[in-house]
Amino acid sequence: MDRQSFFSSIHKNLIVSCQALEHEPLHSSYIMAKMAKAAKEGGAVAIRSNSAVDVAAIKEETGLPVIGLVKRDYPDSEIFITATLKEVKELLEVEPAVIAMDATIRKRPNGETLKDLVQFIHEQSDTLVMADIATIKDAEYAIECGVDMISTTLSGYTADSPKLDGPDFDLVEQLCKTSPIPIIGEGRINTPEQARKMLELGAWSIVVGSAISRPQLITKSFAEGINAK
Ligand SMILES: CC(=O)N[C@H](C=O)[C@@H](O)[C@H](O)[C@H](O)COP(=O)(O)O
Repeated sequence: MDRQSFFSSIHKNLIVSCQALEHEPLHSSYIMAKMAKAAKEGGAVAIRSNSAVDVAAIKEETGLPVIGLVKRDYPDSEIFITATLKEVKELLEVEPAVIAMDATIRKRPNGETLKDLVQFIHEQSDTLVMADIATIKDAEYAIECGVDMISTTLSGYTADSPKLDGPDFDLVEQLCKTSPIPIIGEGRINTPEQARKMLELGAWSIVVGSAISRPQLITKSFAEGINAK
């Protein structure tokens, strides 16, 4: 899928994140592919997913564009979403439409740099780069490094971003006023109303994850909700 088709297909539409890590009950490429199929039936136009095997399974099952990432911990860095060239190469093998990667200003493992990784992806493939950021400063840095779109994935998960219960609407609003590239609203979007507000603030598209694809968290919200005063 070329750049223009991808951006027009996701414009003001819903992307669903279908991820289950090893410690989660639904960890399985088969299950994530079925989850993605369900998301497609419900109206998702693209899927965000973790690991090359899940990306391949979801592409095969749904035919939708997939935003792939690899979560892996490194001892010398806080960065864990597509941190190094190793994860980039794993993903390129399965040809995702987009690779999502941590694009915060934090130090990467092995002294690698965002700019080099973005350049490698663009030189080797037609795959686009989604920059997962937490602050305006991160977004400015990511744009300098040549990324194709910005997502607010990491707001609330880094030392220098606010810890909010809900989505970071202010960050999206500010980014949309100045960014030359599309802004994707992502992180703790838990209701259709919050999703619509993101789009009204100028987000090009939105990613919803846990509220759709993590049933253990959905169940918890009900279990806790019925006992709340
Ligand atoms: C911080 C981090 O690791 N976020 C991950 C990024 O890929 C996913 O676990 C989230 O589910 C995704 O960002 C969607 O967000 P939410 O599940 O809140 O709708």
